[in-house]
Amino acid sequence: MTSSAPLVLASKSTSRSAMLKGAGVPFETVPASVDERAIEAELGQAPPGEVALALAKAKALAGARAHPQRLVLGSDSLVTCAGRRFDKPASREQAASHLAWFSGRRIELHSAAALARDGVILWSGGEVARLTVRDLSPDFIEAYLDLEWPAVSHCVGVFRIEGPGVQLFSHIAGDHFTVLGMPLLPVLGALRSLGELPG
Ligand SMILES: Nc1nc2c(ncn2[C@H]2C[C@H](O)[C@@H](COP(=O)(O)OP(=O)(O)OP(=O)(O)O)O2)c(=O)[nH]1
Repeated sequence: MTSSAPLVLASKSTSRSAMLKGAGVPFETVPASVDERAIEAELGQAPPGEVALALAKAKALAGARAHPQRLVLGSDSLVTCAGRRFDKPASREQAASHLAWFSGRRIELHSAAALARDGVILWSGGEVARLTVRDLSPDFIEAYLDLEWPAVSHCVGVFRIEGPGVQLFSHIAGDHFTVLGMPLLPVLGALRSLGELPG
């Protein structure tokens, strides 16, 4: 028995709304405002998967507070590479420095999600994808950003895998949706188990 009101997606991410739309999940988008940097600071050196999960839960709970009795989905993605953690780039220069750091290394993209209703986390989960970055010359990075800035200012990892971002990699291990920014398959499984989607 599904609830009458559709799922609330507490995210401004066009990638996440596109995933749910493509999957045929009825939802409405109401971005949640949480202080991600403050939560990250509180968590200090916690493992990256735990940080992404905590942020996803915080977004879901914030959305649930604003929408009583509604099922709310929050999600978060972050990148780690060679011991450093990366959020979305704040400038083209920062994007170039992220890419220079990623060059010739493997990045881990942690994507997490959580479902909440009336202050209770009903489900949460996360996945990691591992992407091997080619050696990127400074000229390539500038030409790539000529193409993809500012579009990739919304993307952790400074790439859209469905676009020219795929040129950055020599190998990708992990689920496509995890790379796009949300572990969609476990989210769909949770929605089914909560009776929000037909089994
Ligand atoms: N289109 C696209 N977006 C990507 C890709 N990889 C990562 N992203 C996006 C998904 C998320 O929007 C963003 C990760 O940043 P956050 O988890 O902080 O989410 P964002 O601030 O976008 O929205 P939210 O906090 O949920 O309101 O990166 C990709 O390959 N393609």
